[in-house]
Amino acid sequence: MGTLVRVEHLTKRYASGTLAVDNVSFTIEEGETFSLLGPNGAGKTTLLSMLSGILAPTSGDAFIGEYSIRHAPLAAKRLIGVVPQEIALYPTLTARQNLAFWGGLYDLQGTTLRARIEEALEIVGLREHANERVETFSGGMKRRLNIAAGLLHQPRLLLLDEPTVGIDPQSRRRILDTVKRFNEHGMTVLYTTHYMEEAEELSHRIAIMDHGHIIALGTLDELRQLVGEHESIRITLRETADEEATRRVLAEIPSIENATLTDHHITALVPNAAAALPAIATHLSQHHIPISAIEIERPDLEAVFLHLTGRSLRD
Ligand SMILES: Nc1ncnc2c1ncn2[C@@H]1O[C@H](COP(=O)(O)OP(=O)(O)OP(=O)(O)O)[C@@H](O)[C@H]1O
Repeated sequence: MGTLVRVEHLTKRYASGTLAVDNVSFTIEEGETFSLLGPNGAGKTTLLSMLSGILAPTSGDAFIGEYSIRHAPLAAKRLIGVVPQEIALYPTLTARQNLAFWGGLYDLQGTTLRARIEEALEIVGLREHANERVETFSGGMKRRLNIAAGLLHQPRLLLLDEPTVGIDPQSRRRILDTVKRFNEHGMTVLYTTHYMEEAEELSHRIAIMDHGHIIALGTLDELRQLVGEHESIRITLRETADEEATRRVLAEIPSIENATLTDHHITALVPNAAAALPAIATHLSQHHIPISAIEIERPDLEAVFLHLTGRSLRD
């Protein structure tokens, strides 16, 4: 065991002038599942694209094993499997034929290729659909096949870019379980997501990204500690609640230091939840804002992001 990925001052400025990744440094240990968590536009895809050799960095460097992505890009790439956001499959070919095509690109042939295809299909749970054409697959099945393609050459590092966006809950569950199992096979995973629940469930460590920067990095417990002595109150509003009016009312409640409202859920950070709760409930009810549930929670990553930025991950 040792360090597999070293990212050093990696920076990308697009020709448009956008500084998408700004002087980012971190390491990933062999066998670790490391998540990059951040809202849309934080720079996650840009960072992954540099690591996988699709985009050239503006400055800085990264090392996969001993290989620099700038100076030994081919050697670095051989250690990486990439599962991009965009599905890259031939719809008229079967699952097995698609994998044979991808395996060919990695110079796999014959019995080795056949064995790797079966193994990859097994890992993502698609063996019984191996001979079906991809055009008949659901979005989730296509995504799983894409993951299988990234596994064929047995990479040491798997890069997964928001692999559960826009797919059904069953496939999502399956993908999360698959990623968890990768560790048992000694695979190192870099996983990007804007879903805090996924980062919490999968990761050994999490880097929170915002506006091209890593604003916090650590285990879930270490990140929770950043919220300090604050407690997190989660209030679920009824569907009929007016969100604009709720925002105005929240801003008037003195005990709330920070609050976000998304999809009828309020997350509020307060110094003492038990003391603050009655006043918050009274205030909302006086302004006719209907509540369906209130819970006091341990700070989650949403609360950490709120504490650090004053915004919601999903804003
Ligand atoms: N090809 C490009 N040219 C110019 N700007 C770009 C390009 N690709 C991305 N950007 C900008 O760079 C920033 C980071 O985008 P990026 O896609 O890396 O973020 P992200 O965290 O992956 O978000 P998403 O979840 O939406 O993919 C955004 O401001 C985006 O608009």
